[in-house]
Amino acid sequence: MSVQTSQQTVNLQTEFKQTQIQEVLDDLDRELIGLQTVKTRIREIAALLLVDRLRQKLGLSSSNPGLHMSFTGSPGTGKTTVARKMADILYRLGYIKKGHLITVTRDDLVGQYIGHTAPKTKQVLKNAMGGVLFIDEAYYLYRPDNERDYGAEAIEILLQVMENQRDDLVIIFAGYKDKMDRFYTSNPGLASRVANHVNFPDYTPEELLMIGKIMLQEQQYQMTPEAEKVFLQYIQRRMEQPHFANARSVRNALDRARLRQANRIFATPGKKLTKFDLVTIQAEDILKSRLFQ
Ligand SMILES: Nc1ncnc2c1ncn2[C@@H]1O[C@H](COP(=O)(O)OP(=O)(O)OP(=O)(O)O)[C@@H](O)[C@H]1O
Repeated sequence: MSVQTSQQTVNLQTEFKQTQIQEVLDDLDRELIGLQTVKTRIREIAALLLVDRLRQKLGLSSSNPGLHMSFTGSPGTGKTTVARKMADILYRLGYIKKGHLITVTRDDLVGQYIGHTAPKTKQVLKNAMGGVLFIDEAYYLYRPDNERDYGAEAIEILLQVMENQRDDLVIIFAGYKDKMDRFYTSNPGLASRVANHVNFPDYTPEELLMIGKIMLQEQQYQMTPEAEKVFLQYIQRRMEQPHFANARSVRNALDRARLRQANRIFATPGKKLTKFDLVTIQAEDILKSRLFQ
């Protein structure tokens, strides 16, 4: 069938609506602060996959777009959250049958003794079938300093599954950008099967404050304007500390602030409490953090 002579048409808009991809993309836009470049990349990947589906419907050759992906960025930059949305998109487009996400690290795939790795990796792959397997800090699978490392065995098995287009499984490799780049350089076979690269930038302190405010809103809490100012300072100080994990550190800090708020309320038993008292985080709840001592 030649494209020019074909009378058959597909309506892109109708098809797009039917897959309800827009819903997922809108959720992504609404729920996640910042991440403009990530959102654009996800939209582009979704468009490519949709067009491929339409080509197949019209009997055109499918370019068999590679589905496996790489999500790079620091901890807590939203990689897992976006991966979950990606799983949903792949499911709605019919690339995977179940659409669930399984998150693993090296320890879930690699055994400590000879003969343990293959069954472990295969079990994980079995659980992930029909969905997305998210391998966090994927570079730890490869330990060039250790010749007898079983990680290589896990990589071999993953490669076999990735090569087999019929397998109903998409793998996302995730981790710090520089370490992932080195991992791909050392594993060219694997790198050539990862078609889509998405980089997650670190958040600015202002974005992290916004993320924090949304997290509190979801839990029916709020900060006073003074508390917001202090929390921004907290974020700036926390960013300089070891093990800073972007939005995850914000979530943890707010958990502790809520704890201090509860203690503060508890410490004044005689006082009549209003709704405002119960939902409000005051500056002092944040200033009690060790970062201000
Ligand atoms: N842009 C954002 N807006 C709102 N919440 C966010 C945003 N990014 C991350 N979060 C929240 O921060 C937390 C950590 O995000 P997530 O687990 O997706 O990060 P990650 O990059 O996968 O981190 P890790 O690889 O360390 O697990 C989640 O609770 C998520 O909802």
